[in-house]
Amino acid sequence: MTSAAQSAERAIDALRRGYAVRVTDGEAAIAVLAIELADPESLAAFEGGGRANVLLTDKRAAFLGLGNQLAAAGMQAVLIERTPWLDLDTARAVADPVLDLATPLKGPFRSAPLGSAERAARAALSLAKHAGLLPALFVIEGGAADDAVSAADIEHFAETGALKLVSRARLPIKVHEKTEIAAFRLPGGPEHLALLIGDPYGTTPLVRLHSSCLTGDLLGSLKCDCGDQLHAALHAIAASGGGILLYLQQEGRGIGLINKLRAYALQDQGFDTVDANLRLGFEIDEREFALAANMLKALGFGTIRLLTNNPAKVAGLEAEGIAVAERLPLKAGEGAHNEAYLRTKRDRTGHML
Ligand SMILES: Nc1nc2c(ncn2[C@@H]2O[C@H](COP(=O)(O)OP(=O)(O)OP(=O)(O)O)[C@@H](O)[C@H]2O)c(=O)[nH]1
Ligand SMILES: [Zn+2]
Repeated sequence: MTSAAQSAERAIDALRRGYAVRVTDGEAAIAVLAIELADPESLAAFEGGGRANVLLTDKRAAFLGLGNQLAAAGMQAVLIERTPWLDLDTARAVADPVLDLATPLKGPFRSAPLGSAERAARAALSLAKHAGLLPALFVIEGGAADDAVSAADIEHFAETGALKLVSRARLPIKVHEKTEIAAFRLPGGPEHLALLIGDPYGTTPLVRLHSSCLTGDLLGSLKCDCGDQLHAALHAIAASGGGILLYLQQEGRGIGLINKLRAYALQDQGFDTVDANLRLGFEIDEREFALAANMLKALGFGTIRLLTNNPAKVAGLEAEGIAVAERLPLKAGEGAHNEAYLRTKRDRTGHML
């Protein structure tokens, strides 16, 4: 593991434990503390008698009435000036939209320029996302913390070039006894898997990129189509003679399990899957398909046939040098509970359903 990956990993771990982290970019530096984990003691220690501001993504800030200011500046990281009424409870409500109905947000909120700390701020928000936390931080410009990491190390952490195939073994499965499983590791990241079913090297292989969905894959959730798509894909690949299923640890379109469950709580309040992600401060889809492309290349595949309804997967693979000779639709598991979810995919994220 490189030292860059190590320092990013330590910073992710510190943030997830509720400790402050210093993010540097040349001369610029900020100290940050995850709002959702802060308590009165840790915030007081962090502030040291001063007053920390609040750092949010542009997506979350747009819900605080800062849309116009943001659009003008084209910023991805937004600094909100703390005023005396913006106490810890209010900051938590600013961070967590699930509390929006219980704690109607006051305002007006005022954003302040980040200046030379803009890149460090963007990197800090990405650190929170890697930690599976809400991208909402207390921030002190120029502040100190025990753990420090550079913005560049955080940016490199997300790159998938360092992907390594670490293990490959026979794994007979129900749809095809001749199946192999391969495991990949990224420094500090989760393990990603590939199932090589039948004879994938014989023809242009049929491929499925499956993003993990604990609720759908394992628990039989009816809110989405993931579990049924997973099994339909395995059957289709086996029936085709040979192909690959990539099982990508990208829970919740890359926002992580807890944040996906927060998105579900927002969906219970009436927001659709797209608005729920945005209200939480995330992009509509946080996944990185370069990861899948690198896994396919490591296994020796350059041209594939892809099972998907999602044009972004085709574009994402092709941008990384994998030729998609054919796209085949994958419909499975439509029902009363996921009707609105599938309609949203068709109407708002361009799915060909
Ligand atoms: N954030 C969020 N993630 C969800 C929701 N429902 C399902 N997911 C996640 O969405 C991902 C499912 O993605 P895929 O099966 O690859 O589906 P897709 O991108 O729509 O594309 P195709 O199925 O290939 O057409 C999994 O990571 C699920 O955990 C939701 O409401 N919110
Ligand atoms: Zn699902």
